[in-house]
Amino acid sequence: HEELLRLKAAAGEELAAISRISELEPFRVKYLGRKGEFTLVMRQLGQAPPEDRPRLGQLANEIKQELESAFGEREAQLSAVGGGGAPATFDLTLPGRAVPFGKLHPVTQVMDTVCAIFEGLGFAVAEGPDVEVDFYNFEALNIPPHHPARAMHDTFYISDSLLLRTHTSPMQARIMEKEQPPLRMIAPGKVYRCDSDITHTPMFHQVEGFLVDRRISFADLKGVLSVFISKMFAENTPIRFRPSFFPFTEPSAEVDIACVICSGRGCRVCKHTGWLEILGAGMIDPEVFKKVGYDPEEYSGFAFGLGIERIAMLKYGITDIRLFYENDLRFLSQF
Ligand SMILES: CNC(=O)COc1cccc(Nc2cc(Cl)ccn2)c1
Repeated sequence: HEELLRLKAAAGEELAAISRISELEPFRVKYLGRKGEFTLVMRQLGQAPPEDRPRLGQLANEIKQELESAFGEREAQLSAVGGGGAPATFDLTLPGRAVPFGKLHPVTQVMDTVCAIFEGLGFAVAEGPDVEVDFYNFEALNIPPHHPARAMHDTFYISDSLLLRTHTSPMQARIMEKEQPPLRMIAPGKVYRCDSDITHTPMFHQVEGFLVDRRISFADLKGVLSVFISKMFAENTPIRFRPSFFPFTEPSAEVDIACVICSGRGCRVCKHTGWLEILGAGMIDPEVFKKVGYDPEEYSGFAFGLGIERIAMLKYGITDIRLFYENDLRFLSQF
């Protein structure tokens, strides 16, 4: 008698726990099938005392019929809601689960912003090959043959004369070779250096620009770059032009902005100088003009270059450049 009641309870519990159509059949086989639990119990009835057999047999049949009808109900319920296993009380009015939108990579967002600002100032965008010949990457930019920048510790060489470009300037030399001034161009793109640490990755992004016309002066350089900075960072961010050197510009300058974190008071990010270097620029060296066939007496111009990851790191307070390239959605989904 106890055996039958235990079987009824166990079967009842298991049936109630069934939530998918696929679980019905195994249950039926286990309890109601030819070799099921009920069949086993019915066989054992033969060992019960004869006077008990009719009562026990009747009880067993009652329980089996109850279970079969409960099983039939469950089957009807599950197939009614498409067998997806959702409970009969499935609530169709619940809102759906929003599929998150994809986002542009933070580097792409900053690159697009920088390009949009210069396009707004009349600059055209020129794209060029990542694999360059050393002439355009170095000679055309007045970088002499034994200049340290050419060394293997900085440059990825593919062959003696083929390399991965270390800046996007080659594109600008290619443009000047083909076109006549006036020119206002920016060259965005990937650049490559043999560097790898918390602030350097072997591949990173730069935007370089140049403006060539008659009677261009350092004042034009300062005017265009200060407008860029006021649009890229806060409107009235303090800016300063510091004397510097590049082989392809004379005079050269590095442009700093007051630290975006401490507004110039001095902190870890700006190494307690209060200033952050944003870009480098200068008046295009006459030697560069000569190599592209421009007359330095007739034309003058300025050029500049900036690192996209560097600007993104300053803008968003990112301390490790490698975060941009680990594809961790916990990082990328914040932009
Ligand atoms: C991340 N880049 C920096 O800090 C500095 O980049 C600079 C600075 C000054 C000029 C240029 N580009 C340039 C291009 C031509 Cl075709 C001629 C002359 N100059 C890039």
